Amino acid sequence: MTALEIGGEALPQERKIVTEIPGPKSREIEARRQSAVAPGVGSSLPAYVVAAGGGILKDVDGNQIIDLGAGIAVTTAGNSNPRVVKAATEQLQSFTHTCFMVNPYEGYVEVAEALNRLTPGDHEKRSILLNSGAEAVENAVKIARAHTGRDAVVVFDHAYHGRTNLTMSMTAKANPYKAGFGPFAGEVYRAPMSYPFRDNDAAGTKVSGEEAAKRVITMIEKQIGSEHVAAIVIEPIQGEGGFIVPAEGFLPALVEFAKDKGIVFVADEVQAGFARTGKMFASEWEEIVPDIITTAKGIAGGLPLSAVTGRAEIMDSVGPGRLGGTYGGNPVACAAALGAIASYEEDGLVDNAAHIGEIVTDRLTKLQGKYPEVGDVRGRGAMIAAEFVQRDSIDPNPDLVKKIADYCAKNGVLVLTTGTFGNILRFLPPLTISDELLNDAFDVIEEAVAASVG
Ligand SMILES: Cc1ncc(COP(=O)(O)O)c(CNCCCC(=O)O)c1O
Repeated sequence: MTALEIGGEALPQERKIVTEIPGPKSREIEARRQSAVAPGVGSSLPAYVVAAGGGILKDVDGNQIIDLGAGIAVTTAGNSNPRVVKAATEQLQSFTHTCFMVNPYEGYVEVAEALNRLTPGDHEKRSILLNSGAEAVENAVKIARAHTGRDAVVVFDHAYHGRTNLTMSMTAKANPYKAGFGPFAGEVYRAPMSYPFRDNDAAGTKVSGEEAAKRVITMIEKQIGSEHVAAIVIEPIQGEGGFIVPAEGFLPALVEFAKDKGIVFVADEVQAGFARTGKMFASEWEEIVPDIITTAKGIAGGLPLSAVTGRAEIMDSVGPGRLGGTYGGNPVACAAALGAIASYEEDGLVDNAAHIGEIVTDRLTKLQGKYPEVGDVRGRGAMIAAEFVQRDSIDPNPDLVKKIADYCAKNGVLVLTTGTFGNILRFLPPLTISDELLNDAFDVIEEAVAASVG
Protein backbone atom coordinates (compact mmCIF):
# COMPACT_ATOMS: atom_id res chain seq x y z
CA MET A 1 0.00 0.00 0.00
CA THR A 2 1.37 3.41 -0.90
CA ALA A 3 0.15 6.79 0.31
CA LEU A 4 -0.11 10.14 -1.49
CA GLU A 5 0.38 13.54 0.09
CA ILE A 6 -2.93 15.33 -0.58
CA GLY A 7 -3.56 18.71 1.00
CA GLY A 8 -0.79 18.05 3.51
CA GLU A 9 -2.23 14.69 4.59
CA ALA A 10 -1.32 11.15 3.53
CA LEU A 11 -4.04 9.49 1.44
CA PRO A 12 -3.45 5.71 1.68
CA GLN A 13 -4.02 3.97 -1.64
CA GLU A 14 -6.40 1.36 -0.33
CA ARG A 15 -10.15 0.78 -0.40
CA LYS A 16 -11.59 1.29 3.07
CA ILE A 17 -15.21 0.98 4.20
CA VAL A 18 -15.91 2.72 7.50
CA THR A 19 -19.67 3.21 7.16
CA GLU A 20 -22.34 2.24 4.68
CA ILE A 21 -21.83 4.23 1.45
CA PRO A 22 -23.13 6.96 1.39
CA GLY A 23 -22.51 7.34 5.13
CA PRO A 24 -24.32 9.46 7.74
CA LYS A 25 -22.38 12.66 7.13
CA SER A 26 -22.91 12.36 3.38
CA ARG A 27 -26.61 11.79 3.93
CA GLU A 28 -26.77 14.90 6.09
CA ILE A 29 -25.18 17.02 3.35
CA GLU A 30 -27.44 15.33 0.79
CA ALA A 31 -30.48 16.46 2.78
CA ARG A 32 -29.24 20.03 2.59
CA ARG A 33 -28.59 19.59 -1.13
CA GLN A 34 -32.21 18.60 -1.69
CA SER A 35 -33.36 22.03 -0.50
CA ALA A 36 -30.45 24.04 -1.92
CA VAL A 37 -29.57 22.51 -5.30
CA ALA A 38 -31.78 22.14 -8.37
CA PRO A 39 -32.65 18.45 -8.84
CA GLY A 40 -31.69 18.61 -12.52
CA VAL A 41 -28.06 18.05 -11.51
CA GLY A 42 -27.82 14.46 -10.38
CA SER A 43 -24.90 12.53 -8.79
CA SER A 44 -23.93 8.95 -9.57
CA LEU A 45 -22.72 8.33 -6.01
CA PRO A 46 -23.70 11.00 -3.41
CA ALA A 47 -20.79 10.23 -1.08
CA TYR A 48 -19.36 13.69 -0.53
CA VAL A 49 -15.62 13.86 -1.23
CA VAL A 50 -13.04 15.49 1.07
CA ALA A 51 -9.81 14.27 -0.59
CA ALA A 52 -8.75 12.45 -3.75
CA GLY A 53 -5.55 11.25 -5.36
CA GLY A 54 -3.96 8.27 -7.08
CA GLY A 55 -6.96 6.00 -7.51
CA ILE A 56 -8.83 6.91 -4.34
CA LEU A 57 -11.72 9.18 -3.42
CA LYS A 58 -12.03 9.78 0.34
CA ASP A 59 -15.50 10.75 1.52
CA VAL A 60 -16.70 12.84 4.44
CA ASP A 61 -17.39 9.68 6.51
CA GLY A 62 -13.84 8.40 6.08
CA ASN A 63 -14.62 5.80 3.41
CA GLN A 64 -11.98 5.34 0.72
CA ILE A 65 -13.57 4.55 -2.63
CA ILE A 66 -11.67 3.26 -5.65
CA ASP A 67 -12.21 5.75 -8.46
CA LEU A 68 -12.84 4.16 -11.89
CA GLY A 69 -14.47 7.31 -13.26
CA ALA A 70 -11.87 10.11 -12.91
CA GLY A 71 -14.71 12.62 -12.81
CA ILE A 72 -15.80 11.42 -16.26
CA ALA A 73 -12.32 11.24 -17.80
CA VAL A 74 -11.10 14.51 -16.30
CA THR A 75 -8.60 13.69 -13.52
CA THR A 76 -6.70 11.53 -15.99
CA ALA A 77 -3.37 12.84 -14.68
CA GLY A 78 -4.51 12.02 -11.15
CA ASN A 79 -6.59 14.13 -8.78
CA SER A 80 -4.50 16.97 -7.30
CA ASN A 81 -1.62 15.96 -9.55
CA PRO A 82 1.47 17.55 -7.90
CA ARG A 83 2.53 19.37 -11.09
CA VAL A 84 -1.00 20.74 -11.53
CA VAL A 85 -1.26 21.83 -7.89
CA LYS A 86 2.14 23.57 -7.94
CA ALA A 87 1.48 25.43 -11.19
CA ALA A 88 -2.08 26.45 -10.30
CA THR A 89 -1.13 27.53 -6.77
CA GLU A 90 1.64 29.78 -8.07
CA GLN A 91 -0.72 31.29 -10.62
CA LEU A 92 -3.45 31.83 -8.02
CA GLN A 93 -1.01 33.91 -6.02
CA SER A 94 -0.15 36.11 -9.04
CA PHE A 95 -3.52 36.85 -10.64
CA THR A 96 -6.74 34.91 -11.13
CA HIS A 97 -8.37 36.61 -14.15
CA THR A 98 -7.93 39.51 -16.57
CA CYS A 99 -10.04 38.23 -19.51
CA PHE A 100 -7.70 37.31 -22.36
CA MET A 101 -9.77 39.50 -24.70
CA VAL A 102 -8.85 42.50 -22.52
CA ASN A 103 -5.42 41.93 -20.98
CA PRO A 104 -3.67 38.84 -22.34
CA TYR A 105 -1.11 36.69 -20.53
CA GLU A 106 1.62 34.27 -21.63
CA GLY A 107 0.05 31.14 -20.09
CA TYR A 108 -2.75 31.16 -22.68
CA VAL A 109 -0.19 31.37 -25.52
CA GLU A 110 1.89 28.58 -23.97
CA VAL A 111 -1.15 26.27 -23.82
CA ALA A 112 -2.01 27.07 -27.44
CA GLU A 113 1.61 26.35 -28.47
CA ALA A 114 1.50 23.02 -26.61
CA LEU A 115 -1.81 22.03 -28.24
CA ASN A 116 -0.54 22.99 -31.69
CA ARG A 117 2.58 20.87 -31.08
CA LEU A 118 0.87 17.84 -29.53
CA THR A 119 -2.24 17.37 -31.70
CA PRO A 120 -2.03 15.17 -34.80
CA GLY A 121 -0.50 16.66 -37.96
CA ASP A 122 2.63 18.70 -38.58
CA HIS A 123 0.79 21.48 -40.41
CA GLU A 124 0.55 25.04 -39.06
CA LYS A 125 -2.19 25.27 -36.43
CA ARG A 126 -3.99 27.81 -34.28
CA SER A 127 -5.89 27.25 -31.01
CA ILE A 128 -8.57 29.06 -29.05
CA LEU A 129 -9.25 28.28 -25.38
CA LEU A 130 -12.69 28.06 -23.78
CA ASN A 131 -14.21 26.55 -20.66
CA SER A 132 -16.24 23.42 -21.46
CA GLY A 133 -16.36 20.69 -24.04
CA ALA A 134 -19.68 21.90 -25.36
CA GLU A 135 -18.29 25.39 -25.78
CA ALA A 136 -15.37 23.98 -27.76
CA VAL A 137 -17.70 22.00 -30.04
CA GLU A 138 -19.92 25.06 -30.54
CA ASN A 139 -16.88 27.10 -31.59
CA ALA A 140 -15.56 24.38 -33.88
CA VAL A 141 -18.89 24.45 -35.74
CA LYS A 142 -18.90 28.27 -35.88
CA ILE A 143 -15.38 28.27 -37.35
CA ALA A 144 -16.17 25.52 -39.87
CA ARG A 145 -19.30 27.34 -41.03
CA ALA A 146 -17.43 30.65 -41.35
CA HIS A 147 -14.59 28.97 -43.25
CA THR A 148 -16.78 27.07 -45.72
CA GLY A 149 -19.75 29.42 -46.01
CA ARG A 150 -21.90 26.32 -45.56
CA ASP A 151 -24.51 25.47 -42.89
CA ALA A 152 -24.94 21.69 -42.63
CA VAL A 153 -23.25 19.72 -39.84
CA VAL A 154 -23.10 15.92 -39.94
CA VAL A 155 -23.06 14.01 -36.66
CA PHE A 156 -23.61 10.34 -35.82
CA ASP A 157 -25.90 7.88 -34.08
CA HIS A 158 -24.87 7.46 -30.41
CA ALA A 159 -22.96 10.77 -30.49
CA TYR A 160 -22.54 13.02 -27.50
CA HIS A 161 -21.30 16.60 -27.89
CA GLY A 162 -22.79 18.58 -25.00
CA ARG A 163 -25.87 20.08 -23.40
CA THR A 164 -26.10 23.55 -25.02
CA ASN A 165 -28.74 24.06 -27.70
CA LEU A 166 -26.46 23.35 -30.66
CA THR A 167 -24.53 20.54 -28.98
CA MET A 168 -27.76 19.03 -27.66
CA SER A 169 -28.96 19.04 -31.28
CA MET A 170 -25.75 17.19 -32.19
CA THR A 171 -26.13 14.71 -29.32
CA ALA A 172 -28.14 11.59 -30.09
CA LYS A 173 -29.71 10.34 -26.86
CA ALA A 174 -33.06 11.94 -26.03
CA ASN A 175 -33.24 11.05 -22.33
CA PRO A 176 -31.81 12.58 -20.21
CA TYR A 177 -30.05 15.05 -22.49
CA LYS A 178 -32.64 16.48 -24.94
CA ALA A 179 -36.28 15.61 -24.24
CA GLY A 180 -38.32 18.73 -23.53
CA PHE A 181 -35.50 21.16 -24.23
CA GLY A 182 -36.31 21.94 -27.88
CA PRO A 183 -36.65 23.41 -30.39
CA PHE A 184 -33.21 22.30 -31.49
CA ALA A 185 -30.73 23.90 -33.87
CA GLY A 186 -31.21 23.55 -37.60
CA GLU A 187 -28.94 22.07 -40.25
CA VAL A 188 -27.74 19.20 -38.03
CA TYR A 189 -27.94 15.81 -39.80
CA ARG A 190 -27.42 12.41 -38.19
CA ALA A 191 -25.56 9.64 -40.02
CA PRO A 192 -25.31 5.92 -39.16
CA MET A 193 -22.34 5.03 -36.96
CA SER A 194 -19.98 2.11 -37.31
CA TYR A 195 -20.88 0.08 -34.21
CA PRO A 196 -19.10 -3.25 -34.78
CA PHE A 197 -20.84 -5.18 -31.99
CA ARG A 198 -24.27 -4.38 -33.39
CA ASP A 199 -23.45 -3.58 -37.01
CA ASN A 200 -24.47 -6.51 -39.23
CA ASP A 201 -25.81 -6.40 -42.76
CA ALA A 202 -28.99 -8.20 -43.85
CA ALA A 203 -27.02 -11.44 -44.21
CA GLY A 204 -25.74 -11.07 -40.64
CA THR A 205 -22.22 -10.24 -41.83
CA LYS A 206 -20.24 -7.63 -39.90
CA VAL A 207 -20.21 -4.30 -41.77
CA SER A 208 -16.62 -3.24 -42.53
CA GLY A 209 -15.29 0.23 -41.83
CA GLU A 210 -15.21 1.09 -45.51
CA GLU A 211 -18.78 -0.15 -46.02
CA ALA A 212 -19.98 1.82 -42.99
CA ALA A 213 -18.28 4.91 -44.40
CA LYS A 214 -20.05 4.37 -47.73
CA ARG A 215 -23.37 4.41 -45.84
CA VAL A 216 -22.47 7.80 -44.41
CA ILE A 217 -21.31 9.17 -47.75
CA THR A 218 -24.48 8.00 -49.48
CA MET A 219 -26.59 9.62 -46.77
CA ILE A 220 -24.67 12.89 -47.15
CA GLU A 221 -24.83 12.91 -50.95
CA LYS A 222 -28.51 11.90 -51.18
CA GLN A 223 -30.05 13.65 -48.16
CA ILE A 224 -27.96 16.83 -47.84
CA GLY A 225 -25.59 17.35 -50.76
CA SER A 226 -21.91 17.45 -49.84
CA GLU A 227 -21.64 21.01 -51.23
CA HIS A 228 -23.84 22.15 -48.32
CA VAL A 229 -21.84 20.45 -45.55
CA ALA A 230 -19.60 22.64 -43.39
CA ALA A 231 -18.39 19.93 -41.01
CA ILE A 232 -18.42 16.28 -40.13
CA VAL A 233 -18.11 16.03 -36.34
CA ILE A 234 -17.26 12.68 -34.77
CA GLU A 235 -15.73 11.23 -31.61
CA PRO A 236 -12.89 8.85 -32.64
CA ILE A 237 -14.22 6.67 -29.80
CA GLN A 238 -17.78 7.55 -28.81
CA GLY A 239 -17.93 8.20 -25.08
CA GLU A 240 -21.43 8.70 -23.66
CA GLY A 241 -22.78 6.62 -26.56
CA GLY A 242 -21.00 3.56 -25.17
CA PHE A 243 -17.25 3.56 -25.87
CA ILE A 244 -17.93 2.62 -29.48
CA VAL A 245 -14.73 2.07 -31.45
CA PRO A 246 -15.65 2.26 -35.14
CA ALA A 247 -14.53 -0.54 -37.44
CA GLU A 248 -11.05 -0.07 -38.87
CA GLY A 249 -11.07 2.08 -41.97
CA PHE A 250 -14.25 3.99 -41.10
CA LEU A 251 -12.56 7.15 -39.87
CA PRO A 252 -9.85 7.33 -42.59
CA ALA A 253 -12.51 6.93 -45.29
CA LEU A 254 -14.53 9.82 -43.82
CA VAL A 255 -11.41 12.00 -43.55
CA GLU A 256 -10.65 11.36 -47.22
CA PHE A 257 -14.23 12.10 -48.26
CA ALA A 258 -14.25 15.34 -46.26
CA LYS A 259 -10.99 16.42 -47.86
CA ASP A 260 -12.30 15.69 -51.37
CA LYS A 261 -15.49 17.71 -50.73
CA GLY A 262 -14.04 20.69 -48.84
CA ILE A 263 -15.79 19.60 -45.63
CA VAL A 264 -14.08 20.38 -42.29
CA PHE A 265 -13.40 17.12 -40.40
CA VAL A 266 -13.75 17.72 -36.67
CA ALA A 267 -12.53 15.12 -34.18
CA ASP A 268 -14.27 15.62 -30.85
CA GLU A 269 -11.61 14.32 -28.41
CA VAL A 270 -13.13 15.89 -25.32
CA GLN A 271 -13.39 12.44 -23.70
CA ALA A 272 -10.84 10.34 -25.62
CA GLY A 273 -8.04 12.89 -25.71
CA PHE A 274 -4.97 13.45 -23.53
CA ALA A 275 -3.41 9.99 -23.05
CA ARG A 276 -6.71 8.31 -22.17
CA THR A 277 -6.59 5.73 -25.00
CA GLY A 278 -2.88 4.88 -24.78
CA LYS A 279 -1.90 7.55 -27.30
CA MET A 280 -1.92 11.29 -26.68
CA PHE A 281 -4.97 11.55 -28.95
CA ALA A 282 -7.34 8.82 -30.10
CA SER A 283 -7.10 10.05 -33.72
CA GLU A 284 -3.58 8.64 -33.76
CA TRP A 285 -4.84 5.04 -33.59
CA GLU A 286 -5.86 5.12 -37.25
CA GLU A 287 -3.37 7.86 -38.13
CA ILE A 288 -6.10 10.33 -39.09
CA VAL A 289 -5.27 14.04 -39.07
CA PRO A 290 -8.38 16.07 -38.25
CA ASP A 291 -8.82 19.58 -39.66
CA ILE A 292 -10.04 20.63 -36.21
CA ILE A 293 -9.83 18.82 -32.86
CA THR A 294 -11.79 19.74 -29.76
CA THR A 295 -10.35 18.95 -26.33
CA ALA A 296 -11.37 19.45 -22.69
CA LYS A 297 -11.70 17.08 -19.68
CA GLY A 298 -8.15 15.75 -19.18
CA ILE A 299 -6.55 18.94 -20.52
CA ALA A 300 -6.06 20.71 -17.16
CA GLY A 301 -6.12 18.11 -14.40
CA GLY A 302 -9.64 19.00 -13.26
CA LEU A 303 -9.74 22.76 -13.79
CA PRO A 304 -12.30 23.92 -16.37
CA LEU A 305 -10.61 24.41 -19.72
CA SER A 306 -11.34 23.40 -23.32
CA ALA A 307 -9.82 24.10 -26.69
CA VAL A 308 -10.34 24.17 -30.42
CA THR A 309 -7.15 23.43 -32.36
CA GLY A 310 -7.24 23.57 -36.14
CA ARG A 311 -5.46 24.12 -39.42
CA ALA A 312 -4.24 27.72 -39.54
CA GLU A 313 -6.01 28.43 -42.83
CA ILE A 314 -9.33 27.38 -41.28
CA MET A 315 -8.87 29.10 -37.93
CA ASP A 316 -7.73 32.30 -39.67
CA SER A 317 -11.10 32.48 -41.45
CA VAL A 318 -12.52 34.19 -38.37
CA GLY A 319 -11.18 37.64 -37.64
CA PRO A 320 -10.47 39.41 -34.31
CA GLY A 321 -13.39 39.84 -31.92
CA ARG A 322 -15.58 37.21 -33.57
CA LEU A 323 -14.71 34.47 -31.05
CA GLY A 324 -14.26 34.61 -27.31
CA GLY A 325 -16.02 34.70 -23.95
CA THR A 326 -15.26 36.15 -20.55
CA TYR A 327 -13.44 33.23 -18.91
CA GLY A 328 -12.05 31.34 -21.91
CA GLY A 329 -8.48 30.24 -21.10
CA ASN A 330 -8.58 31.38 -17.47
CA PRO A 331 -4.97 31.88 -16.29
CA VAL A 332 -5.23 29.40 -13.39
CA ALA A 333 -6.70 26.78 -15.71
CA CYS A 334 -3.92 27.47 -18.22
CA ALA A 335 -1.27 26.99 -15.52
CA ALA A 336 -2.97 23.76 -14.49
CA ALA A 337 -3.00 22.62 -18.13
CA LEU A 338 0.72 23.22 -18.48
CA GLY A 339 1.20 21.10 -15.35
CA ALA A 340 -1.04 18.34 -16.65
CA ILE A 341 0.60 18.35 -20.09
CA ALA A 342 4.03 18.14 -18.46
CA SER A 343 2.78 15.15 -16.48
CA TYR A 344 1.44 13.42 -19.59
CA GLU A 345 4.74 13.97 -21.37
CA GLU A 346 7.19 13.32 -18.54
CA ASP A 347 5.53 10.95 -16.08
CA GLY A 348 4.81 8.07 -18.47
CA LEU A 349 1.02 8.47 -18.28
CA VAL A 350 0.46 7.45 -21.92
CA ASP A 351 2.21 4.14 -21.21
CA ASN A 352 0.22 3.83 -17.98
CA ALA A 353 -2.98 4.01 -20.03
CA ALA A 354 -1.85 1.12 -22.20
CA HIS A 355 -0.87 -0.91 -19.12
CA ILE A 356 -4.17 -0.19 -17.39
CA GLY A 357 -5.99 -1.23 -20.57
CA GLU A 358 -4.23 -4.60 -20.54
CA ILE A 359 -5.30 -5.29 -16.95
CA VAL A 360 -8.90 -4.12 -17.46
CA THR A 361 -9.33 -5.97 -20.76
CA ASP A 362 -7.90 -9.16 -19.26
CA ARG A 363 -10.24 -9.02 -16.25
CA LEU A 364 -13.30 -8.26 -18.39
CA THR A 365 -12.47 -10.93 -20.98
CA LYS A 366 -12.28 -13.52 -18.19
CA LEU A 367 -15.69 -12.33 -16.98
CA GLN A 368 -17.02 -12.63 -20.53
CA GLY A 369 -15.86 -16.28 -20.55
CA LYS A 370 -17.98 -16.96 -17.46
CA TYR A 371 -21.08 -14.87 -18.14
CA PRO A 372 -22.84 -14.65 -21.54
CA GLU A 373 -24.37 -11.41 -20.29
CA VAL A 374 -20.99 -9.75 -20.96
CA GLY A 375 -21.74 -9.27 -24.64
CA ASP A 376 -18.77 -7.19 -25.71
CA VAL A 377 -15.50 -5.92 -24.25
CA ARG A 378 -14.03 -2.99 -26.18
CA GLY A 379 -12.06 0.21 -26.10
CA ARG A 380 -8.49 1.43 -26.25
CA GLY A 381 -5.96 2.10 -23.52
CA ALA A 382 -7.63 3.15 -20.27
CA MET A 383 -10.94 3.80 -22.06
CA ILE A 384 -12.49 0.36 -21.85
CA ALA A 385 -16.10 -0.77 -21.59
CA ALA A 386 -18.19 -3.91 -21.19
CA GLU A 387 -21.56 -4.03 -22.94
CA PHE A 388 -24.11 -6.14 -21.05
CA VAL A 389 -26.82 -8.07 -22.89
CA GLN A 390 -29.53 -10.60 -22.12
CA ARG A 391 -28.39 -14.16 -21.46
CA ASP A 392 -29.94 -15.49 -24.69
CA SER A 393 -29.72 -12.51 -27.04
CA ILE A 394 -27.76 -9.31 -27.60
CA ASP A 395 -30.71 -7.24 -26.48
CA PRO A 396 -29.41 -4.56 -24.05
CA ASN A 397 -29.45 -5.38 -20.31
CA PRO A 398 -29.48 -2.01 -18.48
CA ASP A 399 -31.08 -3.46 -15.34
CA LEU A 400 -28.11 -5.77 -14.82
CA VAL A 401 -25.66 -2.89 -15.30
CA LYS A 402 -27.47 -0.82 -12.67
CA LYS A 403 -27.38 -3.70 -10.18
CA ILE A 404 -23.64 -4.18 -10.76
CA ALA A 405 -22.86 -0.47 -10.40
CA ASP A 406 -24.96 -0.22 -7.23
CA TYR A 407 -23.23 -3.27 -5.70
CA CYS A 408 -19.84 -1.77 -6.52
CA ALA A 409 -20.74 1.59 -4.97
CA LYS A 410 -21.88 -0.04 -1.74
CA ASN A 411 -18.55 -1.91 -1.63
CA GLY A 412 -16.33 1.08 -2.22
CA VAL A 413 -15.81 1.04 -6.00
CA LEU A 414 -17.10 3.84 -8.24
CA VAL A 415 -17.98 2.55 -11.71
CA LEU A 416 -19.74 4.70 -14.34
CA THR A 417 -22.45 3.42 -16.64
CA THR A 418 -23.15 4.77 -20.10
CA GLY A 419 -24.49 3.98 -23.55
CA THR A 420 -27.55 4.77 -25.64
CA PHE A 421 -29.26 1.78 -24.00
CA GLY A 422 -27.73 2.35 -20.55
CA ASN A 423 -26.20 -1.14 -20.68
CA ILE A 424 -22.53 -0.27 -20.62
CA LEU A 425 -20.07 -0.32 -17.73
CA ARG A 426 -17.24 2.03 -18.66
CA PHE A 427 -13.86 2.19 -17.02
CA LEU A 428 -12.02 5.52 -16.87
CA PRO A 429 -9.56 5.24 -13.97
CA PRO A 430 -7.02 7.97 -13.28
CA LEU A 431 -3.78 6.95 -15.02
CA THR A 432 -2.14 7.17 -11.60
CA ILE A 433 -4.05 4.19 -10.17
CA SER A 434 -1.93 1.31 -8.87
CA ASP A 435 -2.23 -2.26 -10.19
CA GLU A 436 -3.19 -3.36 -6.68
CA LEU A 437 -6.12 -0.95 -6.47
CA LEU A 438 -7.24 -1.76 -10.00
CA ASN A 439 -7.23 -5.48 -9.32
CA ASP A 440 -8.97 -4.98 -5.97
CA ALA A 441 -11.68 -3.03 -7.84
CA PHE A 442 -12.10 -5.84 -10.35
CA ASP A 443 -12.35 -8.40 -7.57
CA VAL A 444 -15.36 -6.39 -6.36
CA ILE A 445 -16.74 -6.12 -9.90
CA GLU A 446 -16.52 -9.90 -10.28
CA GLU A 447 -18.42 -10.31 -7.01
CA ALA A 448 -20.96 -7.76 -8.24
CA VAL A 449 -21.58 -9.61 -11.51
CA ALA A 450 -21.92 -12.96 -9.71
CA ALA A 451 -24.38 -11.43 -7.24
CA SER A 452 -26.38 -9.56 -9.90
CA VAL A 453 -26.90 -12.04 -12.74
CA GLY A 454 -30.23 -13.88 -12.43
C1 LIG B 1 -17.10 13.71 -26.59
C2 LIG B 1 -17.66 14.81 -25.74
N1 LIG B 1 -17.88 16.03 -26.31
C3 LIG B 1 -18.39 17.05 -25.57
C4 LIG B 1 -18.70 16.89 -24.23
C5 LIG B 1 -19.24 18.06 -23.45
O1 LIG B 1 -18.29 18.52 -22.53
P1 LIG B 1 -18.76 19.42 -21.29
O2 LIG B 1 -17.47 19.89 -20.69
O3 LIG B 1 -19.56 18.52 -20.37
O4 LIG B 1 -19.59 20.54 -21.88
C6 LIG B 1 -18.47 15.64 -23.61
C7 LIG B 1 -18.81 15.47 -22.13
N2 LIG B 1 -19.08 14.14 -21.71
C8 LIG B 1 -19.55 14.00 -20.35
C9 LIG B 1 -20.92 14.63 -20.16
C10 LIG B 1 -21.41 14.46 -18.74
C11 LIG B 1 -22.82 15.01 -18.58
O5 LIG B 1 -23.02 16.22 -18.83
O6 LIG B 1 -23.71 14.20 -18.22
C12 LIG B 1 -17.95 14.58 -24.38
O7 LIG B 1 -17.75 13.34 -23.82
